[in-house]
Amino acid sequence: MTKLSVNINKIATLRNARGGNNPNVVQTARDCERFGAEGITVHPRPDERHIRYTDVMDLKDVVTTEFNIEGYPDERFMEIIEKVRPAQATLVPDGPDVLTSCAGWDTVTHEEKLSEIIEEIKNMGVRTSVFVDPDLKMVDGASKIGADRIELYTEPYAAHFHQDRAEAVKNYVAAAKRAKEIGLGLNAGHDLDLHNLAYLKQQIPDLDEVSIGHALICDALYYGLENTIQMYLRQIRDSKEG
Ligand SMILES: CC(=O)[C@@H](O)[C@H](O)COP(=O)(O)O
Ligand SMILES: NCC(=O)COP(=O)(O)O
Repeated sequence: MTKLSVNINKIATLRNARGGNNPNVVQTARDCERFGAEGITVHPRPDERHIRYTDVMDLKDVVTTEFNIEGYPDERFMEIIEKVRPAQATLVPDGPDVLTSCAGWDTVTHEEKLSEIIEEIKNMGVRTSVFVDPDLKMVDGASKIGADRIELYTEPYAAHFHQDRAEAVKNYVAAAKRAKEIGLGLNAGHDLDLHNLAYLKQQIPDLDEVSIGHALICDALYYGLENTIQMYLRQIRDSKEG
């Protein structure tokens, strides 16, 4: 079954705009779960422009589904993983000044560093996932460094979906097939939305998790959060070949 993990970064963006506590990030996480989310994702960034490290601590005992913490594995990230012990830590190669995640790891070049980090996180009893482009070498590299899962970086898929969806998904299907062959779990995320999600799921039925934030929170402005989460769940539950 593919789980829907709702990324609540954008709730924190809105809260931070006024400096108070509206909307309340912790309450939103609770509500997302009540509305059907099977996981909560956050991506604290060094400048804390949306999720703050204190939010991550506050969410520790609140999230009852799968808590997924994403980020670049610097000292602060490793400390928060150790304190919170989420279900999953997703390693993302973002520099501190990127607007949003824009590439997967080079798991070959960074083999040694990533192997050490992954071992450390696994010793905390936390599942590890590595954000990668749909490139067979990077998938093989993720297995070699001991990751439990990969998360396929889906921005290029989303960007090309409306031009030629079969072409846009081709490398993802190949990467997913390789991941499953070599025993890696399979996540996907970035710019997934109500247009492109069902097709991705049809082409890659073995997805373990999709994490979705930006589009889902935007859709919630129009459809409401409960209804929107149900709409996304239908995309991954009811998708048929088409
Ligand atoms: C790893 C990934 O694709 C998402 O976490 C994305 O980076 C969201 O981060 P922002 O909300 O900061 O854009
Ligand atoms: N891992 C991807 C994620 O959490 C959400 O990305 P996006 O939907 O905000 O682009």
